[in-house]
Amino acid sequence: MALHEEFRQFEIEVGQIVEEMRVFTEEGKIATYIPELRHADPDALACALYTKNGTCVSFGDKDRKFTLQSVSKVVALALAVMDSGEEQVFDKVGMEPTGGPFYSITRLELTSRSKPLNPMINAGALTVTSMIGGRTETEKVERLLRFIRELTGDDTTTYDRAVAASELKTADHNRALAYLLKGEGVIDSDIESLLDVYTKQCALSMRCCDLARIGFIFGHEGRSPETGEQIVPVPVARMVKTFMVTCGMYNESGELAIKAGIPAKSGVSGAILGSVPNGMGIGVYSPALNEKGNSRAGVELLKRLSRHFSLSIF
Ligand SMILES: NC(=O)CC[C@H](N)C(=O)O
Repeated sequence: MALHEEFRQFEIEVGQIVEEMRVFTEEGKIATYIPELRHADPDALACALYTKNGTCVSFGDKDRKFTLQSVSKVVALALAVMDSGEEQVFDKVGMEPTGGPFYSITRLELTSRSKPLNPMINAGALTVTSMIGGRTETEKVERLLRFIRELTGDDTTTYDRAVAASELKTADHNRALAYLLKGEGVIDSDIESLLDVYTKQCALSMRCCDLARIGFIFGHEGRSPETGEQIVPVPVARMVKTFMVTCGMYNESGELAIKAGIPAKSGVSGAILGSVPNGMGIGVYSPALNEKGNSRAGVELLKRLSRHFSLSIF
């Protein structure tokens, strides 16, 4: 088969799988604790694959824009390590998975002696965001925007103001976590400014192809797919993928590692970032969530794609 025919066949197969997975959206529920997320379409499912030859193929509701929510935790982690150094970041945040939910306060007090268990849960992510470079919140947000634009390759990538404002207004649970961490000396920034940066980071908005490109970059040692320029240092890209495997899907990480074996990070918007080492970058969006807070159809889609194309890294 000629190469372009093979690619066409690949596109047909993925397109079919995506449509087959759409039924799972009926079993999920949209997150409503951030009021602005209520407007999402519960039936939506989009998937993009960024392939080796630098092209993005996308399927389903591929033009929908969505916010990253917790997917942004991998972006913030890479940036904080690049800006503040690995030693400083892991002096404050652990590297161990948690069996608990992403918003847990009890784990912080009981299991980890006030050191958040890992950067993929909210306590850890708030701490990590406090270590992004910049003297003021404006500088930190600008730093974040510069970095995300390098990752998406799109100068217009920005955060969704309505979602950021909606979360900031209702973020009392995260506020409580952040104050607790400040009381323990883990965070030393002003908490309101930190929440302002954190909610904008969570509200970074894009389409599934942009997300797939980010997955591709982390999968290819942090290099730009077009120029080969090092956007993320090699050890940082590797570390981020490892956290995605061990903690990226919260307390569903073990099951996804077994059933899909693809480094992945989810968010309550229904976004999932997948990063196959030396392989495809994957961007999925489907806002109906399962009880763990992961995209219901998105999780099924990752498992199915992995089985179909043998994508497991294990
Ligand atoms: N799991 C998530 O996506 C949570 C992100 C959300 N912005 C929060 O902090 O609650």
